[in-house]
Amino acid sequence: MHHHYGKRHILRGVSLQAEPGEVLCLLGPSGSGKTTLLRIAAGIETQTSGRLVLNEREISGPDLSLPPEKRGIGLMFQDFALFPHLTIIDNVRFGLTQLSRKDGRGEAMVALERVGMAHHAMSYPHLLSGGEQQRVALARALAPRPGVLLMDEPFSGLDSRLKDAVRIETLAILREARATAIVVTHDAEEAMRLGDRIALLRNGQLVQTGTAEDLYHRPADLFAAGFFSEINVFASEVHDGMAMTPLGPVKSPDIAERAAVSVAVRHSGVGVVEAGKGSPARIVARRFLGMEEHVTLAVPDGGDRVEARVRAGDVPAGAREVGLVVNEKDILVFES
Ligand SMILES: Nc1ncnc2c1ncn2[C@@H]1O[C@H](COP(=O)(O)OP(=O)(O)OP(=O)(O)O)[C@@H](O)[C@H]1O
Repeated sequence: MHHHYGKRHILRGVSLQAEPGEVLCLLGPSGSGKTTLLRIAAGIETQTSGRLVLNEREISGPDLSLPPEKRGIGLMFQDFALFPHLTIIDNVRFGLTQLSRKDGRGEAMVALERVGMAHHAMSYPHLLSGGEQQRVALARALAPRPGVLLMDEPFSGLDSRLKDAVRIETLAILREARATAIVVTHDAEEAMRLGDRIALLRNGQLVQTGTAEDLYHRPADLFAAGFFSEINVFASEVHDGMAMTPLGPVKSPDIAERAAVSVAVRHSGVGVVEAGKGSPARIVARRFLGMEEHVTLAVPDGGDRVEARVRAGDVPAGAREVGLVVNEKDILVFES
């Protein structure tokens, strides 16, 4: 699928499939095209070229494009906020116009009960907190029992504690409804918590699709590695199957001799030990983060700084000259 806005090529050859009942997260930085892809799936936008197929039936292509309401897809988009002048139950009933008034009310109440908001049925949106409004929006999207639900940053307005709770509830509801969900997020951790699979986008192109484990442990490139963990990056060259870095030599099998490489080392994979062990380094800054501590270190040769994330208390207060050790699992080598 391709999409242009004017002369700008926004989606470039994206090909993606959500399996029935799965939660697929579209992940990527701002401007990578996630929302555009979701709007095309919803039918709010029509792609420049390419086809959309739902349950083996084409819903959009060169010859036809079903409008959003004929696609049998539930939408939870930020710009589809609740109607302020309607009660909560009427907001949820909004997508149930095919049903009689009585049946519509019944279904709306079932949906509100599922998100724990039935007791607010006669209230109005402005009387609810942000998290409560979000749950009502979820009830409204789920009430027509869509087979597919498209959600754009559904938890972005919530503070972090509420976000966890609403996210867990949402996942439970999606599982119970056996709905297929495509969820847009720019937050890798959220994608890992929520998604059965993750599709990572950059500049309108699909970088990698897979489970959280695939993307974290086997990132396709340096960009994917940096999106899933905080990393140190060292430029190097391969000699005798090894790349030299400020943290010592790193095995670079399957990469051609003399090839330029980027060596990524996760901050969490760098251990700070007593001087004399590991490779020598000097602490230049440290920041206490509760359970963990972020330590910035200088290494003797070269201007590279090394960042480490260690368990708080592991590095004695006042330590200056130290040693660095690296966990091999946290080293990734990419051809530049
Ligand atoms: N209606 C439009 N007209 C022109 N350009 C647009 C339009 N909508 C989006 N764009 C551009 O398309 C690109 C992709 O936007 P999109 O909203 O899909 O990205 P995104 O990954 O969802 O970003 P964010 O996380 O910031 O919402 C951006 O560069 C944006 O400026």
